[in-house]
Amino acid sequence: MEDRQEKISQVVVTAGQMRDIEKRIFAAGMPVVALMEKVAGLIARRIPEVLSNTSFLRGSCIGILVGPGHNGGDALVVARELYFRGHEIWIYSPFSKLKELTSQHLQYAQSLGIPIYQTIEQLPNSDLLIDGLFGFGLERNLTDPIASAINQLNELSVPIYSIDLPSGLHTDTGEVLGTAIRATHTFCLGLWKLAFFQDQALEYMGKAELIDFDIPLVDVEAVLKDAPRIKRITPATALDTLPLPRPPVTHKYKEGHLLLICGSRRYAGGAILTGLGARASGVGMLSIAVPESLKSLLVSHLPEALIVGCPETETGAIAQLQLPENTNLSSFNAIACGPGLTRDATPIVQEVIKSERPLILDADGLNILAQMGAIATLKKRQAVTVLTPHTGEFERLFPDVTDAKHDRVKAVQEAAAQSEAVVLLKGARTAIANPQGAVWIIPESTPALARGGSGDVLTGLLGGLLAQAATKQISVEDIVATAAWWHSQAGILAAQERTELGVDAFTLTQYLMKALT
Ligand SMILES: NC(=O)C1=CN([C@@H]2O[C@H](COP(=O)(O)OP(=O)(O)OC[C@H]3O[C@@H](n4cnc5c(N)ncnc54)[C@H](O)[C@@H]3O)[C@@H](O)[C@H]2O)[C@@H](O)CC1
Ligand SMILES: Nc1ncnc2c1ncn2[C@@H]1O[C@H](COP(=O)(O)OP(=O)(O)O)[C@@H](O)[C@H]1O
Ligand SMILES: [K+]
Repeated sequence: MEDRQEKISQVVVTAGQMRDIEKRIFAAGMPVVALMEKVAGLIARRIPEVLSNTSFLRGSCIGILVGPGHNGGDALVVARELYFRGHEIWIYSPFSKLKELTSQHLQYAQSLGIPIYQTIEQLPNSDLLIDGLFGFGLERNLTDPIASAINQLNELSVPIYSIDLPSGLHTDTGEVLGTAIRATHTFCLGLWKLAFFQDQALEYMGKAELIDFDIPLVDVEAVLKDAPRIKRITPATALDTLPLPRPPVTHKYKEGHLLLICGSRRYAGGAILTGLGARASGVGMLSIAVPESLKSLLVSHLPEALIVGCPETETGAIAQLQLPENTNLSSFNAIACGPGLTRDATPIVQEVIKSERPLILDADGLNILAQMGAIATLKKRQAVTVLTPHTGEFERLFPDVTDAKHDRVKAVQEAAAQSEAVVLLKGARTAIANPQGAVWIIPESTPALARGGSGDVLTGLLGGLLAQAATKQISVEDIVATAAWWHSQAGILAAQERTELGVDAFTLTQYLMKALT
């Protein structure tokens, strides 16, 4: 049973897929009315539990917002249940035409004497609103009068709990279709929908939780079988991917050798942070190529690393990679290149792109790649490339793919397909795609990470894990997703202990280990 729950919690679906899954359940004989009763029953039982964390009193007044479809039907069943538990209830039902089941539930609520209002001006005060206006059936932009009603409801300082997703959001892109409910809490029904992981939707979601209503896994599998998977990373999947436990008999080169290429006179700190991120990965051997003038600084921060001082340009960038004797780029299990390089290190980036080793490009590595023409350049690579852009870098790299502000998941899928690289698009909800269209999503993080240097830590951590994955049977995509998950978890833990203001990039490196133990 736990296995089923874990599998369900990893699934992310589009509205179309959810509809197909429901269709199979109904076709198999589950009555629609019974499913609605079950789903709404679960929500009605969950509401008091969520409320018990607040100063909500029994008998308080709850307003129910009812739309024309089955989202409205769910809300009406919730209304009925809460009414019988002694809450004062009123219903806002502004649509004249309702789906049949929804209409029947409305009729019964009316027969119980629950007041029903058609216009926003009539609504009494309430302590809580339940939003059942639209679920995944919303297909067009909202217009007046419902759009302005939603705007007015958002202005009341009353908590709003949304059923399935905040009404007005596009289920797949998370776009606001005209306007949308700003929920304090959202009960996502059955399976996680894509909108929950699109940055633009987050401020509307509030706290999100999944209401599992026992969708059979076979129906999920049947619908998703040929589609590229969108996988939500859970602690179980991430921990399972880490190179733990180590084999008792091993040596440092079997545990991965990472080459970091980073830093310049101007950006020395980035090199240190990248090195500290790599240290936390547990990588067997760490070499760091920096401009000669940074060598002693790096040695003092990372005594265990082999610091390779390189000849530098007049501006203090690496001019030439000068690896130790008997060493070349093929000596490493992975290379991570970019933080703090400046654009003056262009020849270095050109050189590492030619190597046949797994390569991570970040920061200036990405800016230089963009100048070279990302897609054409990457197509020539033999080994795997991992790109770790934030939205700005992403737009420079891939000017012709879907706008990342419109649909981050689609954008990252297109970028990976066109460049044949694994692309990690950073943000509040980091998304990773491979060239085959599969996507990995990091479901939680913290805005505490929105600080200079946190990305450098990720590059080092990811580099160290990728070098280890290369020596073991761990897939590149899984290790990239695991690195991003770990980075977010460290941020979350640090923010819990130190507030969201307390997570500078150096502190973040100190929390990486703590996040696992
Ligand atoms: N059938 C069931 O028992 C179940 C119901 N669920 C609920 O059903 C929802 C999906 O139900 P529906 O497919 O009926 O869809 P919704 O209730 O999400 O809304 C669709 C209705 O809104 C109308 N509509 C769409 N865009 C509009 C716009 N811009 N302005 C005005 N009207 C618009 C449509 O014509 C349709 O009547 C889910 O989100 C969930 O809440 C499921 O999650 C669980 C099972
Ligand atoms: N609002 C946010 N919520 C969660 N994580 C965030 C947020 N903003 C940024 N991050 C994370 O912080 C890191 C910032 O990386 P980046 O933009 O490359 O910064 P830098 O180059 O300064 O190190 C990324 O891992 C990103 O996902
Ligand atoms: K809703």
